[in-house]
Order: sequence, then C-alpha cells, then structure tokens
Amino acid sequence: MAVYTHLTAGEIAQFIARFDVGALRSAKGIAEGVSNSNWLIETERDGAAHRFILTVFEARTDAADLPFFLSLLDHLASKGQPVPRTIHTRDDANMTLVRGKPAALIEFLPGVSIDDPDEAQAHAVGVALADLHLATRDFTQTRQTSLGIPTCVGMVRDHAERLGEVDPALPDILPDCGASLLESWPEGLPGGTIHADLFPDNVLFVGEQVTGLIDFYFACTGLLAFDLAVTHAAWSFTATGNDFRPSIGRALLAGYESRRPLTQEERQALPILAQGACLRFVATRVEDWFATPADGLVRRKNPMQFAQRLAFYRDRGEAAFQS
Ligand SMILES: Nc1ncnc2c1ncn2[C@@H]1O[C@H](COP(=O)(O)OP(=O)(O)O)[C@@H](O)[C@H]1O
Ligand SMILES: N[C@@H](CCOP(=O)(O)O)C(=O)O
Repeated sequence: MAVYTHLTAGEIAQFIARFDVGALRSAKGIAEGVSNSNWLIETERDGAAHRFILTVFEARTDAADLPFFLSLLDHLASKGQPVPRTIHTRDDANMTLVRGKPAALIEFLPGVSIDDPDEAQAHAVGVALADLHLATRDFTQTRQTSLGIPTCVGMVRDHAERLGEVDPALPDILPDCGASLLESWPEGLPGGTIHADLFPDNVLFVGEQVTGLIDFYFACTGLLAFDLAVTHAAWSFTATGNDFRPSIGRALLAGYESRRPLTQEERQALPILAQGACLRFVATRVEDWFATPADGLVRRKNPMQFAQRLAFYRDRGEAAFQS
C-alpha cells in the first residue's frame, strides 16, 4: 500500500472544496506506489462523473521541488504529451497543504500498467520517452537530482556492513558500493529534462498505446541517455526471474531512436549509464530496506533485483544494447 497519511473523509472533502471540480462522491486510497500517498477521487458536476488523483507528498519529495514537477506536467500536457495536467484551486494554485504536507490534485488518466510488455509496447515506451525529451527542449526550469551517482555510492556505503543481510550475494556484486562507476562516468553527453523513473508501473497503456506517463516526482535535469538507460534497465528484464529480454530492449531502443537518434558517444556510454541507473535503484531500495519493517504495510522492493541487473550490464557491456 502507499497511503502514509490517513486523511479523514472530512479532510478530503475540505481539500476538494478548494477546487471547482464538483461535489465529492468517493475517495479510494491507492495501493500501488511507494513514495507518496495517493487517492482516486470521484466528483460529480452537472450530472457527469469526473475522476482525479489526489497526491499527498511524503518525505522523499522535497516541497521546494514541487513547482518544478507540477510546471513540468503542465508544460508536457500543453504539448499534447500523455501526462496528467494539474488542477488549479479556485485561487489558481497547483499545490496546497493538507495536514501541513504539500498536496496536489491532478487529472486521472485511463489505462493500466503492464508487467510483461510485448515488443510493440516497449517500442511505444521508447517513442514516448524520446517525445518527452523533445517536448521539454524549451522547458526552462531546472532541477538538480538529489540521487546523483556519487550520492548513491554514499547511500550504499552507509549500509556496507549490512548488505549481506539483504542477500548474502549483494556484497560480492558491489564490493566497492559502486564507486568504480565514478571513474568511468561519461561527460559532455546531451542533457535536458528527464523523467528518471520510467518504470512499467509509471506508464499506462490501452492496448499498445501509451495513454499515461505518470509519477514525475524524481524528474530532474540530467543526461538524456541516462533516462533511456533507466528505462532499459526497468523494462528489459522479466518481472519474475529477472531474465534479460533482448527483444524488449531492442524494441525500446528502436522506438526511442525513431524519434531521437542517439549520438555515437551516447550509444557507447549506455553500458556504464545502465550500471549507474541500476545503482541508483539499489541505493534507494537499500535505504528503504533498513528503514522499513519486514512486516510493515509498505512492501519493500528488493535491492537484489537491480544489483543483478547491474552485474548483467557490467558483464555484457555493449552487447546488451546491440540491435
Ligand atoms: N494521473 C493518474 N491517472 C491514473 N492513475 C494514476 C495517476 N497517477 C497515479 N495513478 C495511480 O496511482 C498509483 C501510484 O501513483 P504514483 O505516482 O506512481 O505513486 P508513487 O509516487 O507513490 O510511486 C499508480 O501506480 C497508478 O495506479
Ligand atoms: N521505481 C523505484 C521506486 C520509486 O518509487 P515510485 O513508487 O515513486 O515509482 C524502484 O522500483 O525502486
């Protein structure tokens, strides 16, 4: 589940009354997600039903970053990208407070997230990611990530003595906590606004069509090819078994390059970028692993899944990205 802040029905009704969206009919806590608290809201206006997502931002989301995230959604929506637009209050604010925490109401998008994508869906995700990169070329706001590779190395190091408690194999996969990546990290690659967390649970489909890109709350200014590497690492392995699916990786890259061809330098950098992408998710998962009780309501994500993917990219090198 991911409802950390338990709002009463009265609090939700008061929140909704700040918007010109009709009368509240229902509010259901959403189980998916791990970062923030989300509700599916239904309202009624002029006899028609309307749906929205209410998000209360929790500890990992810095309130100071919300203007960036929410303006980014509106920028992309205004360019016809499949992202939820923000709903503004009667006072024209896209962000407000609930119980002292920042909260936003955004458009509900149709579609379902896919665990085991087919090639057409992977191709469509590649297209959608490249379109996102192209549509933000004139987005002027910037945000530095709080999860850069040096930070992620430090996060893993903070738990170096206990990595074996997660899995006995983890210390062997990351004997240096990922520090060697810093020596070969590429410089000078094309940058821009990136999603940075485009996992299958953050993409909604109707059939083969992408109807929603959601959860922009790690978006930042970064290397475009790093975003592609994150997406490759998140989509190209089986959800159970963690086996590489080369045809999915190829379809994703082909979809991306059908809109934005990679430079030679970007292509060469993919193996190291993909290892960095995996380290980023190992780092937050390791942190969460030791901060979340094993029997807690929030299901911990296993760091080993991305440690194994990191080892895969390290062993396979450029062959992981060959067409
Ligand atoms: N705009 C939206 N339209 C439809 N469903 C959404 C939307 N935003 C979020 N959801 C649903 O809520 C879930 C959790 O949202 P998400 O933003 O991923 O939360 P978290 O930041 O905690 O990961 C998603 O998996 C999806 O089912
Ligand atoms: N995609 C990350 C988790 C980030 O949480 P989200 O629920 O906000 O997508 C991971 O799998 O570790």
